[in-house]
Amino acid sequence: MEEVPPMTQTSSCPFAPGEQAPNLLRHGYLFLSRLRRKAGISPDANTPLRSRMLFKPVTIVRGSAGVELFYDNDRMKRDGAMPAVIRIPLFGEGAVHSLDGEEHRLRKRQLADVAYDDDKVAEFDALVRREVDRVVQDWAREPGTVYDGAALAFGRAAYRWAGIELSQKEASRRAHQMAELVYQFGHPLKGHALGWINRARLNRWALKLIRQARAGERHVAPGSALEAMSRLVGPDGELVDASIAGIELQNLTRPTVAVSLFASFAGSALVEHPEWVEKIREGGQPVAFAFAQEVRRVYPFVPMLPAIATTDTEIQGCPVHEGERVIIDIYGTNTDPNEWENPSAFQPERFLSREDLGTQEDYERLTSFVPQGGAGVYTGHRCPGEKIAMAALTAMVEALCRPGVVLSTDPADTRFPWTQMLTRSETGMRVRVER
Ligand code: HEM
Repeated sequence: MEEVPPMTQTSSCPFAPGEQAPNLLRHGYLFLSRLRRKAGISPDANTPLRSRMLFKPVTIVRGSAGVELFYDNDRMKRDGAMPAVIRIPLFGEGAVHSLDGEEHRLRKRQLADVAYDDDKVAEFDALVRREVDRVVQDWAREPGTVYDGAALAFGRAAYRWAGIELSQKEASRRAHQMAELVYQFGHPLKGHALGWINRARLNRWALKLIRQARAGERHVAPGSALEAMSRLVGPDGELVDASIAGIELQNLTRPTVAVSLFASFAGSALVEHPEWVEKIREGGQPVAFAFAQEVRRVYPFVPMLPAIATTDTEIQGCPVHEGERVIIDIYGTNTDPNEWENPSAFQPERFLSREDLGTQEDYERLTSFVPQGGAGVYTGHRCPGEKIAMAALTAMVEALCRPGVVLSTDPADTRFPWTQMLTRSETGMRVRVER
């Protein structure tokens, strides 16, 4: 039996007793702030917190110092950190998310060379804008929801961008499956069952695409994600197993569909801060871009991420023992009162007034802005899809501000449960277009 270091309160480190997994399920996005309060930590302090999760000691960190520890490859690893019941349906078995060391660096470079490349992102931008236009035309014929429309538009653009040629009907079906996999996943039982079913279906589909690409039985656009993933190699220089290549192909497309959750939040933000509609019409893309960044900062999506300590270490006087989990509080870092003025207020102007912020890469240098992870894309686990996510979200924000687009102001469209992970409004934000 594994030896577990004693978990008692030390003078330097607040401690919350008891197994916390049930509380996480019960309180969702409110879990970490409640736990901190219970342990007597002031809301303004970034003090780390020790507790127990999944029957093991855990240290919960946040803020710049927390990000620094969490992304230190010499002290943290990912293998074994994320429970399999979440990891496998969400990312796929053998995915880049749980690799470490050289194997991770090599895999990540091959993924980021496609997703993080500015020319490739510009291609995606053109495709997603066309698909968003189509969805707006659909809403003129029949009212819909921002969530569903965005999932379709982003999914269709993602497949075309990745070099996966599909009929409109098939692209819509796959986008729906991917959206369901991500959103339903946080809903215990039914959502999880659906997640596993969709995961199995999508794995079979992606495996077939990779096999066809490798066998030359399918047209594969040069430079596309499909081409890059069909040629994905491991540390031995050999092609990786086709099923792993298929999983990574999904990891370059599925999360784009997930941006639809942020899109529905953007709809809520426009209803609650209607003065931004005019500002975005006047200022265009740069203003919509800042607005979209603020959506990523204050609306809840990824709540936290886990790693495992590979050595005994400490953070701000809190001991962290080798083999223990460390959790970075993503939402708490994005709204850290030490780094953000009026941290919970939705104020896109906070970004517009800064001269050091223009491109997505500028934003990725902000150590307390980690909606898609922190540190470096090539050196660590930071999401390589922020440029793509921002292209999709910005295009949708601009579209929602067009004359004639009417967002519902009903509370069922703007409110969402903070105790549910992942969350969005019950309706997904209803929208219609008046000509
Ligand atoms: C709503 C939009 C998105 C959110 C909230 C999101 C969030 C995240 C987060 C939190 C991580 C983990 C970071 C870490 O472990 O430190 C991650 C990793 C990843 N994301 Fe995203 N992401 C989004 C969109 C995208 C897009 C559009 C792509 C691809 C085009 C993408 C591809 C990936 C990949 C491949 C990884 C694994 C990176 C690694 O482990 O090295 N994501 N994402």
